[in-house]
Amino acid sequence: MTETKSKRLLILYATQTGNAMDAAERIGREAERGGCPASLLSMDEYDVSLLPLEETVVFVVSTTGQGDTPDSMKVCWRFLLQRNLNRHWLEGLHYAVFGLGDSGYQKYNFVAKKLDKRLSDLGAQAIVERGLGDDQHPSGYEAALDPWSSSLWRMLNQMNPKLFPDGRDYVISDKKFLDLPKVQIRYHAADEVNLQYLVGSGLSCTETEIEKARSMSPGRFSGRHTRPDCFLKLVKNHCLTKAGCGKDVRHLEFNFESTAIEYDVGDVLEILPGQDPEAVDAFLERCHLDPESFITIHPTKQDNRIIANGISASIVPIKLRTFVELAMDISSASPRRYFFEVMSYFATAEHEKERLQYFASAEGRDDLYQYNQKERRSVLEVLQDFPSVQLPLEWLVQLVPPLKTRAFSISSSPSAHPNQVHLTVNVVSWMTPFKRNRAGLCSMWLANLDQERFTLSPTTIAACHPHWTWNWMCSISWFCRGKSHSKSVYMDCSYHFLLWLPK
Ligand SMILES: Cc1cc2nc3c(=O)[nH]c(=O)nc-3n(C[C@H](O)[C@H](O)[C@H](O)COP(=O)(O)O)c2cc1C
Repeated sequence: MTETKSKRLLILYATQTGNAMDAAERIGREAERGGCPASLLSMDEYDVSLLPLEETVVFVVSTTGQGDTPDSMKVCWRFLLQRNLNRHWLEGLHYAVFGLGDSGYQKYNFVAKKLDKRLSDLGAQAIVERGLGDDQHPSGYEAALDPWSSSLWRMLNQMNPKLFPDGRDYVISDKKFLDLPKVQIRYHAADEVNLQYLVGSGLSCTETEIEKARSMSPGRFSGRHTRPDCFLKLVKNHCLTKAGCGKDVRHLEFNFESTAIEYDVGDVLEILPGQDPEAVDAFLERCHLDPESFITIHPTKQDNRIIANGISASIVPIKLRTFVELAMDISSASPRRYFFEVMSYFATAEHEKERLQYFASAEGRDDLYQYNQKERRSVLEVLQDFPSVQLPLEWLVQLVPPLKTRAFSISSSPSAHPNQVHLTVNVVSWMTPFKRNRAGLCSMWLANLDQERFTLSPTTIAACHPHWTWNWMCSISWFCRGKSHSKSVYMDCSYHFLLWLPK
């Protein structure tokens, strides 16, 4: 078996909200910068029965629920737990595990711990002691990732100096080189774009736009289901709390706008929030992007060692503004550390470059965490703080966090309210350490929806089609058939999308 082993570094990650993917990508970049052949895959993209053929595997896994594996790890984990795998099955495999968790939870980093143990029980040999990232640390999981990744590279280099780079810190700012972006953008002339697309209307067109934007995005979307199945319209938005009580809880009722879907008690509704059109305009202006241009997004062919995750081969152009609205979270999520690293390369003002390089360095990590994550600074705010930086669209598409859906428990019964679904939503708002008011993107957006304006019948919607644009706020959502397995909710693939049309 040894002679057929793969001479590469395989990096497998399992994430629920994106952190583990970010950490895994960092290890992938470090490999790439050091000239080490590496493959980066989500666990559900890898056939785990092939593990004995690998020589070196790094696992980056988070813990979710109450000590549960992320959805993308479930199949792989079930396989690894099989009784017929004996303690020699992974002999010859070198592995390392980095876990992401939160020590505020009882089952702290449970998944990384049990994976580490199981791999060792199956005969694999640990390269370094497992690393455990903790959300409770003042600078988040990166505090543990920095030293862990240095010792990983040191040990790998000792094992095989020809294959693995040494433990140097491969940061762009030190190296004066920039990685190649994982995606390339093609611009399309309006007359090249299908006429049907330009005059398309109604829900099916909306559906197509959502699917296009979300399948073209390099960011991972939950379950990788991108096409909505069903649409809904808000009919009631009622505040359940007294003014001035310090809480804002809403009762929201939606009608099914297209095919009604079935749901059960325990199901959740996932909603894709609309973004503030003014923020979208500000972002497009700040980045000097033409909102009316048509684009397609493609993986770069530079190198297939590090795979551009999740990008579909879609070749149907999409309006740039639509893509930003539906796939790029510019106004709520904080950018990752790598965003600052890449920005430092493009900064033309010396003081901005210095500050960005500091943020991207190991010494600046804690300050970056305070400035960025703790303050929940959005991409737009960060870009506004560094006006000399002009990031090319390729980098923006790759680095701006994807616009994610938010899950809400359904508070209605389908037998009492056929054709409807209700939510009870706590509107999230808080003050940052620097006394900036922040609000949850989706709950605030839902709270601000006004049912008085939503009286369109489907025919009026159809009649609107020449003016159909993403000025209509929209939400896509789907139900995950929630099956209670002990304390966790297992989500299977029966998704139903819904759209709300405000005017
Ligand atoms: C709903 C939820 C449940 C979580 N449960 C646990 C847990 O049981 N144990 C733990 O150590 N961390 C837990 N965490 C913390 C996450 O593991 C941590 O935020 C991690 O960085 C997420 O990584 P990911 O984005 O790759 O999923 C939980 C986080 C959330 C949002």
